[in-house]
Amino acid sequence: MIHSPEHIVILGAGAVGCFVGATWAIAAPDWRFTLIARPHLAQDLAGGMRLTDYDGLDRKYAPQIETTPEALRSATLIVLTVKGPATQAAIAQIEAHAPADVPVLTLQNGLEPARLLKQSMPDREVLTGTVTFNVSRQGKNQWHKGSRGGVFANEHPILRQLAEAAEGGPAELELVKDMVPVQWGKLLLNLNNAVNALSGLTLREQLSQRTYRRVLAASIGEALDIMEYAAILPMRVGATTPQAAVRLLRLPDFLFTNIALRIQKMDAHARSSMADDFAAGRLTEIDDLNGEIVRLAHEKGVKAPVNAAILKLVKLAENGGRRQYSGPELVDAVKARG
Ligand SMILES: NC(=O)C1=CN([C@@H]2O[C@H](COP(=O)(O)OP(=O)(O)OC[C@H]3O[C@@H](n4cnc5c(N)ncnc54)[C@H](OP(=O)(O)O)[C@@H]3O)[C@@H](O)[C@H]2O)C=CC1
Ligand SMILES: CC(C)(CO)C(=O)C(=O)O
Repeated sequence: MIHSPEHIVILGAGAVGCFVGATWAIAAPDWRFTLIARPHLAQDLAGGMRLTDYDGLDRKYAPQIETTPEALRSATLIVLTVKGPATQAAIAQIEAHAPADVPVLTLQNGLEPARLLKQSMPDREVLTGTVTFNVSRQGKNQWHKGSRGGVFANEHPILRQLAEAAEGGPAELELVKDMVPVQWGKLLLNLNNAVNALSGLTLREQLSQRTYRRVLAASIGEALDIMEYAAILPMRVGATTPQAAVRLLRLPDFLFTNIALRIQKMDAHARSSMADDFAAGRLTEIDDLNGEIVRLAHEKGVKAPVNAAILKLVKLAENGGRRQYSGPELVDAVKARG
């Protein structure tokens, strides 16, 4: 049940901003939702957007779109959905335009964007959230939820109302007191972003090949060992615990594809958000994902050779180096740099 009239401003209309923002707007029709988008995207959305998912969702929605940060002035909650490297610029816009008592909810991957927001805006309430499903843009104005999952976020009165309104929908919101274990759990899922990007394949094609899964299992296994050493307890955010995921990833192809990929409802077209960055020639979020594990290892005086090697390969790819590896080639490249 929606009580107070709120104005939710989504800063960064892309895959997550458009899908989550529009689904929440449909669930809370008495509230105002504004998407702040790049001008080219605003043009593409002039005729409205289409939201679809693996379960037959097919909805049209006409969003309110702005291309300047002015809308932040009347926001009662800002939802930040830009990629990691765009965070600093978004903070400058928030500080310049939004009243100091307006909270910001970040739905960005990794732990670093939330840290940066808190450090840069110490007097503003910063809420943390994460989206556990994949969203891809299909065509000019269609956003597609391509895997099972929902949204986790910190407890907050506005989000409590939104959670009730969004219940049962495609971007269901689960509120938790402490987001830190959820963020670490989500980070483990995101260790596949780099493997997927370096494969040049869809998530389904990449995860169907055991050699890529061997690299991923090694990356998650190493991260789990380092987290344990650092007394960090990641929360389960996917279909299984991270420890069980490592065992599942090592299964033969026919077992893995028939069990894990089916449970996850992995769409045939879905790619990781890092693969989207490769495709667009943008910097990736690698420093906030595998880089977080390498930093943690360094802080604790231990090594993270697998994640350090993956980090190097993605950095090379960002700088014009090789971007596509077959499974066996990726295994060798990681071993050679580990
Ligand atoms: N895609 C997915 O499936 C998932 C993504 N995530 C995470 O969610 C976050 C967002 O990812 P995603 O939606 O894929 O990213 P996208 O690149 O699709 O969307 C971000 C959009 O915000 C725009 N943007 C950046 N800065 C501004 C600004 N100051 N004002 C207006 N627009 C701006 C970008 O434009 P430009 O490119 O020109 O900078 C881009 O269009 C990331 O942290 C990602 O890791 C989490 C779960 C799933
Ligand atoms: C949902 C998931 C793990 C995979 O799509 C993701 O967060 C991403 O692509 O960034």
